[in-house]
Amino acid sequence: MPEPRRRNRTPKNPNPITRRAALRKTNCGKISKSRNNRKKKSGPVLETRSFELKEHQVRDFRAMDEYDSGGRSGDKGPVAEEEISAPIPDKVQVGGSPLYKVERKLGKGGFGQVYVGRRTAPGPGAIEVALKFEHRSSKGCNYGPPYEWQIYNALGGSHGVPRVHYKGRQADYYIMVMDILGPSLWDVWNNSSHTMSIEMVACIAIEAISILEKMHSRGYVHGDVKPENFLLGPPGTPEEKKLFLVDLGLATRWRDSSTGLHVDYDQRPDVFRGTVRYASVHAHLGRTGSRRDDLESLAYTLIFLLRGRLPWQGYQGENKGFLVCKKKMATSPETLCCFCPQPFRLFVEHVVNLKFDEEPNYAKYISLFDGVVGPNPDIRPINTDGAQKLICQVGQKRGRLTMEEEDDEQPKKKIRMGMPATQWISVYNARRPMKQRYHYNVADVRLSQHIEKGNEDGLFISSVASCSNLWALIMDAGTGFSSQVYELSPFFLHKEWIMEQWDKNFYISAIAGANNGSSLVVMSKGTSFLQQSYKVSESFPFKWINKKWREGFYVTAMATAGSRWAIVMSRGAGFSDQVVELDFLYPSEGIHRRWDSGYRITSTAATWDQAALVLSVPRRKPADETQETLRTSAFPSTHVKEKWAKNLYIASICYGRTVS
Ligand SMILES: Nc1ncnc2c1ncn2[C@@H]1O[C@H](COP(=O)(O)OP(=O)(O)OP(=O)(O)O)[C@@H](O)[C@H]1O
Repeated sequence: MPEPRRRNRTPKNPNPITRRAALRKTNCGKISKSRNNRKKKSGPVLETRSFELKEHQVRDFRAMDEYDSGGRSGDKGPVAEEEISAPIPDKVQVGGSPLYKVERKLGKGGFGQVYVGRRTAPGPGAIEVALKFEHRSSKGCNYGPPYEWQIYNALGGSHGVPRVHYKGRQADYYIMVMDILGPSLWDVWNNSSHTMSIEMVACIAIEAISILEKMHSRGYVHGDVKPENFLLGPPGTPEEKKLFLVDLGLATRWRDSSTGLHVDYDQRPDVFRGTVRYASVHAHLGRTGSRRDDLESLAYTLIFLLRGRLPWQGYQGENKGFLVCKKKMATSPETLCCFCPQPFRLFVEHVVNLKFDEEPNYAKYISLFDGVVGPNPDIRPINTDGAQKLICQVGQKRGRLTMEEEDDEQPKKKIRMGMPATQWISVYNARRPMKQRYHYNVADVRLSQHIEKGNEDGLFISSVASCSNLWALIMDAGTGFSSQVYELSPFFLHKEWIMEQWDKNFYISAIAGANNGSSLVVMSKGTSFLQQSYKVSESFPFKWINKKWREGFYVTAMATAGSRWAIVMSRGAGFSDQVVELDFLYPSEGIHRRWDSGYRITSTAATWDQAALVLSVPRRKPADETQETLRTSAFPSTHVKEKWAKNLYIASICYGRTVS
């Protein structure tokens, strides 16, 4: 069966670009410059950035339950979907079109049904067309014309996109009259014993890259590249070897139409649009779609056609998306392409390492397949005219026809190695000189003596973490707390004790969880918090965080125990905005982009699989905005001392998934 996909064509705001554009206009933050971003070979990984202020951001609402110092909030059930039972009409005439008789069904997707339409009377234009019907109350319409229509208006008829001749509403259906095409690549693969020749797939690669280049050059990303959405021309016609890309219902703009600038980066881990099997890792993680995502999905499409299977097929159940994404991250390009010719591996390697706003080198990707396809384009199994044209254009533009000089490029840092690693992630903020102390490898029984000694010296606990069931403890003189209590408990988390302390006006100021399920919770007086809520969850609870943001809470502490997460959110946290970066490796690129937009890291936590960093905009701008992060395999004891010498103090620390 073809892979189903999940999407929402009629979100509250159907055009994500409009929302992003609006957001950009409200952001008053200045963009600060990167001061440092280097990776030492054997030493720690250091990243640093100055920080400036940014305004508030609008978010969606989703409900779940939680423990709250000031009460509970209710759940909202899902909205029931309407049954669609209206019959497809026998005849169609829309938007000034001739009258078409509706004949056999060509296909059906999650949103539309496609039929052959035959012109009933002689006249100009095509005799046979494809009619795409979408019921007015379907998910794609929301009682207005399908979002896809707008995209066909912009892209219809451009290279590799079928032309739309007419469109309009007839009774309960929105109907699009378009070029009729032939079988999809999925049909071809399915009808040829689930195999495809290397030359055929290489030709598909070449032509598909040129189709995506054209679509991207017009400012759009497709958003759902997969074998089912590539169609060949109608059999027996001159176009039967020509490739088309259909289904533009998930297309978005990567380039703002008014400013011409790349759309802003964002990550909303609860938003998934696309098809699980072929989606890019970034799409799984809810990152704003950009050109790299189409190319990553194309890479998976090609490997599927070639090998007949992708390593992440077969997962089922509620956390299928999580497991598939984890497997994608853990599969190196070598493993994915182990039975494929080298050009396919190189293509995968290139595209999975693209940055959010990086311009893909389409011509170079096409040239990778030169050696696999026959030299004579006329006898290739797929028409590669579009790719030939692109190569010529690029060659002329650069005053040369070969791409060889490109090989002089600096080798790119490969981030998707498929090699998991766990490390300490420590975050340092510039502060006025103060006393800070750290303890690590602290066994349960020795915890109290360190804390008592620290308290005697006028220090309170500011951060806690755990590695191999041993605690790390940061104490300092600059917390502003007036008193503090803590509990080491075998539970993650110990609800009754926390509620007791809430009653005494203590608020959670730091938490850590150990792999054995125990937790260390620190609660303090003298915080700015007005109300607090926490949630323990089997997966990162972004939906809950999102809901609490809407209620004025911000994440103020996070921890993990094994694969479980605990998130603490507080009212009165002193932030004006907050975002989350979640990844299966240390989300370096996301953090840099957030730093550039004025956020700084305020909480960290990581499981064996994922690292989460919460970044916030403080209401009061600190005097020195420098923030640095370190990733080290051992506790960063010597590094901390070096930081102190520069008046940089640990603000947050955790141990878990990064990448070596
Ligand atoms: N122009 C066309 N000519 C011939 N067949 C077509 C054409 N457009 C679509 N089809 C067939 O109809 C199927 C459904 O079309 P399409 O993917 O556009 O619908 P959808 O409801 O948007 O699908 P999805 O569930 O993937 O969003 C396609 O997979 C294809 O087999």
